[in-house]
Amino acid sequence: KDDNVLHIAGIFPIGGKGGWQGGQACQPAARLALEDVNNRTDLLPGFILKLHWNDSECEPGLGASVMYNLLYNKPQKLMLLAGCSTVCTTVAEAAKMWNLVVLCYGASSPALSDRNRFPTLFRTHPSATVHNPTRIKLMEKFGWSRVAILQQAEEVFISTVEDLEARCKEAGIEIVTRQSFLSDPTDAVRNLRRQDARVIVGLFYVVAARRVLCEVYKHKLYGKSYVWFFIGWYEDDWFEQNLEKEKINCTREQMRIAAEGHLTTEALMWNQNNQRTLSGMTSDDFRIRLNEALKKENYDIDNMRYPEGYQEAPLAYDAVWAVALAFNKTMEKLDRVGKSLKNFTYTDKETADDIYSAINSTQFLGVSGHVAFSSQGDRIALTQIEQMIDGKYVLLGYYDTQSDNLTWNNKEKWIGGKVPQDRTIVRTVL
Ligand SMILES: CC1(C)CO[C@@H](CC(=O)O)CN1
Repeated sequence: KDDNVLHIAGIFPIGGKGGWQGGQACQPAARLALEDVNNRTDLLPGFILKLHWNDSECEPGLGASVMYNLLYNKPQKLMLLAGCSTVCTTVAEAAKMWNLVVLCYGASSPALSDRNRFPTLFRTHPSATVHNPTRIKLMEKFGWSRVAILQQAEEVFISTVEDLEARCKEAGIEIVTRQSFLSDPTDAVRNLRRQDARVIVGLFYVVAARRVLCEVYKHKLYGKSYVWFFIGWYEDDWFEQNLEKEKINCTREQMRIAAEGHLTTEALMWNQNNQRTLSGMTSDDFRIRLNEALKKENYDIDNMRYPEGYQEAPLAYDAVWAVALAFNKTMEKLDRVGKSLKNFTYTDKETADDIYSAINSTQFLGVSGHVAFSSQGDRIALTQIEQMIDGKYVLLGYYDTQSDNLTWNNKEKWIGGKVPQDRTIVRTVL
């Protein structure tokens, strides 16, 4: 019987080549969450949540046609889950025409923080700008007020740098140069040396990062007088991978030398303490259940053969919980006026507003940490800071932007035995 089912639509990037195929782990994670919320008698009593989904291959065009088919085929859907920045941009821009809330579990583009373009968008995946307050905090901690920026010319990094520049200005940190490149960083890296850049924030995808690192080695922009900020969500041994395949003309040893000492920032996606979350699981419990689910999909987890999106899986799991909690709140409200979500149609703006305000005020401890949304629908998240020490990433601490609280382990190690300077110190002996 269908009259006790609440239907939601999901778009997951699974196949294809370009972008991020994170649906491979995020769809199984969403399925686990559906199982869990439907087993809760205190959530949506008398109803079950059902997910109808398809693969976008992280292609906005395919994502749009998948959305169209999900919305125009019965049964009526109540909201949309989506991944990939490009697909979320397309889907969230259109969803307002159907009065649908869109919850993105895998979209980092800062452009999505825009209530004018995306009035019904929420994200459990933080914007890439979440790194910036952490970068500023570290610059202030180590006394760096003269920095450089090296970025790949991709939309996500362009808008992240704009946010970083604004925050540097606010903090009185001078940006001596901002170099960007499409795919070959040679000239950009050379220009960094010309400008005597010492503290450099690098924003690029991992393939470009390897090319940058080899150029850094060749131009000697590494060692005790330099500090690099890299993105923290590359694989742990990213600087040693695919060197032949990508024609990187540096040896592993040279890459290790150039990489030694760099700092990384990344959004925290797995809750760190061993607290029980709303689901009753700790994030370690969730990891065990996710691994079991992925083994059933023939991923060789025991040999560390993880699907793409494993890191973001808690974001998809928590997105379904956020929907269930918001629907639960909405159902109670509608019940008081004799209405139900079952009667929702794409022209029912009133109920859509109820769902919107319910999700807007939803907060809970999820497996990805505290889940809460800003007024732009952005995920509020902690960031994690690491440093490459002797070829391995060492956890240096966490930063909570909301409370401006830096938890620091005092594990940092500088090649010259002291904090590198942000400029050449000219000492005049009088
Ligand atoms: C941290 C990362 C890899 C950033 O890109 C996200 C995908 C996207 O923004 O399209 C997924 N998570």
